[in-house]
Amino acid sequence: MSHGWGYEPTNGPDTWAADFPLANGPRQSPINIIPKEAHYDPSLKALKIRYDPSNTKGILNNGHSFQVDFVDDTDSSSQQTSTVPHPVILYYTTLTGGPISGVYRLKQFHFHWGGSDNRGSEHTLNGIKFPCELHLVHWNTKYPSFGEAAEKPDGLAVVGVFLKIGAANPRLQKVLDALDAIKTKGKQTTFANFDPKTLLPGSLDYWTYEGSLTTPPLLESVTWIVLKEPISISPAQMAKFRSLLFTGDGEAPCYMVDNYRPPQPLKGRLVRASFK
Ligand SMILES: CCCCCOc1ccc(S(N)(=O)=O)cc1
Ligand SMILES: [Zn+2]
Repeated sequence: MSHGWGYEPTNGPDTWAADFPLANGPRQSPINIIPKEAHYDPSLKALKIRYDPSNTKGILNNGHSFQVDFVDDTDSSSQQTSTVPHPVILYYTTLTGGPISGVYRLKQFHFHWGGSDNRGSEHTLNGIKFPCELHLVHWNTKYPSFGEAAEKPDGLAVVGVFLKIGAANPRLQKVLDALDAIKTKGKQTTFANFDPKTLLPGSLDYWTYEGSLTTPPLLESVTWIVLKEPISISPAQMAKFRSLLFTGDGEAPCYMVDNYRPPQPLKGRLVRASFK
């Protein structure tokens, strides 16, 4: 049985360099963000996030996290279910402004979380871990696809949002209600008309730096945009995330928890702030 990468002692972040040498590269993610050492950059633009909920495709347990996928391709096969041509989607869910130039298209969002409330986020703030972190993954439409963009230094932009324990977050409810249907690795179900913009905090102030995917293949193609303001999640809602399984049907069950990579060396990189 393949011993692929994961988050257990035998296949976790400290073992990834063996199969993915980029793990020790010059621009790895996540990092510890020290606000006092970030440089305010007045030239940074406001983030413009425009989601068209009709693009939501489905929700999947990929064995490492769960992700909500969005339609991000225009090839006819994805829109024509029969000989009758479907209208090509007129617009996508896009990210513009901020530290990026051009138009980046949303592909999926997913989360990372801990086995208890004192850990779970990938980025940390002054060494503090949050219980959970949301990632909205976008790719630069100057490239033909996500896969191509993922190989380019300016190919991807991921918006990171911290989640902190507090009142139940009604905006997470639709996602949480779908988790029963994707308990085990490989399960997916339909998920429609979800506007991930509703998951964002009131302020879009952010820190930004050049980094990488935080899971194999750890490609160094991500412009990270980490929002300063967290959103809330309740202990009961966190427990729902922790009821998912890393393992597939018929395998000895292993709860999906602690699916986060710890902070990596900054190696001289600059972290810029969009706010004073
Ligand atoms: C070329 C195939 C890549 C498949 C994996 O895609 C990823 C992996 C990690 C992230 S994350 N945690 O850094 O947001 C986003 C997307
Ligand atoms: Zn992630």
